[in-house]
Amino acid sequence: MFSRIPAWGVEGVTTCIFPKVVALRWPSIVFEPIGKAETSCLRVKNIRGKGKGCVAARAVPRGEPVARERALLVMPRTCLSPQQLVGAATDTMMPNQRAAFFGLHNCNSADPKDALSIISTNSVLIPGVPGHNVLYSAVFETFSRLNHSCCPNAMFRWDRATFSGEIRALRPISAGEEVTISYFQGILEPAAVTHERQKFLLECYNFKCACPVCGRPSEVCNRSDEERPIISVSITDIGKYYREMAEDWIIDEGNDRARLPDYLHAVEEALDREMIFYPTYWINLARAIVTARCAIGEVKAARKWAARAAQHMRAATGSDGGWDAIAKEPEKCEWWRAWDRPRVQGS
Ligand SMILES: C[S@@+](CC[C@H](N)C(=O)[O-])C[C@H]1O[C@@H](n2cnc3c(N)ncnc32)[C@H](O)[C@@H]1O
Repeated sequence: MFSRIPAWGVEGVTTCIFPKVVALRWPSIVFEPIGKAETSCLRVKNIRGKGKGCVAARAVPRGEPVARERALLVMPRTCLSPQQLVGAATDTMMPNQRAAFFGLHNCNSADPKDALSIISTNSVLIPGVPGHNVLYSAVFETFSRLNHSCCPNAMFRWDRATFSGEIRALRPISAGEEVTISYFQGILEPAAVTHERQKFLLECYNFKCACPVCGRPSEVCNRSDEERPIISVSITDIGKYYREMAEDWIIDEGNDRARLPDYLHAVEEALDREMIFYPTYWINLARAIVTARCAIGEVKAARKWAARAAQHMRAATGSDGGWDAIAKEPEKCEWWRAWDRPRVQGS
């Protein structure tokens, strides 16, 4: 049931709990090195009102890695007899890793040896391991010191190729700035309203959030709570129906050129106002803006937004998703000058 994999030596090892059938396959799996020294710029320090936290040692542009790290422990999110399994797994850890694990914050229990409670306070979700596609939890020495914000400047992603975690910037981060992530990870949506966010954080992490979104005056929070559900629906629709939106806008003679770009700009302002940096939302928006700007032949704006889409894509997935090529030559996009086409054909 336990494996310490692989023997990375200087890069650290991860104690894993997974079924025997998975463990047997693992010696044949090769993981890439993580190059930790190159990229890690997180420094753990005390943060007022939050216990420990992490700050960036240097500036990091949007989409770029802030740090990579091997987990101390990786285990299925649900399993039978977790207490025994975790107890035995922590016994097999190397002494420095065991000390790091038991030194982590515990928001649910006063017992410093309560490993399950340490895991529930400090784990992030990862999407399974090779050969076992169920949700797993991972606990880290440094990443588990990252505090929450409802408008986080960074995001956790699991990198299957290196079997390690990665933190990427969701917006430009300055040197010395606290690096924050969202604890909602698939449980609450990024545009969740104030009472939902606060209830979750209090129940699961035992703190009252005072981040820049939650800490606004109550009348601003009330307005925000009315706006957030609308933003959520708009941005999901834009992601799903941007083609239909663009086609209707082009075909309908009653529309003017600015109609779709203006609507998308209003959604952009709403996301900025609400400080929602969630990359999927921005990828949806950027894709629609590139489509609209290409349709009216605005090369500069199309380039800018394709480059922006590439940054958000990198934050979410680690690669540009083909957006860098579009940023270079938006004229090759299928929508290029589509606005003029029906009129030329019809004349
Ligand atoms: C995963 S740990 C983060 C690191 C922790 N601050 C430490 O000292 O190790 C989660 C705990 O950090 C604290 N925390 C996280 N985000 C916070 C925030 N925005 N404000 C206050 N406390 C926060 C809460 O006590 C929470 O239970």
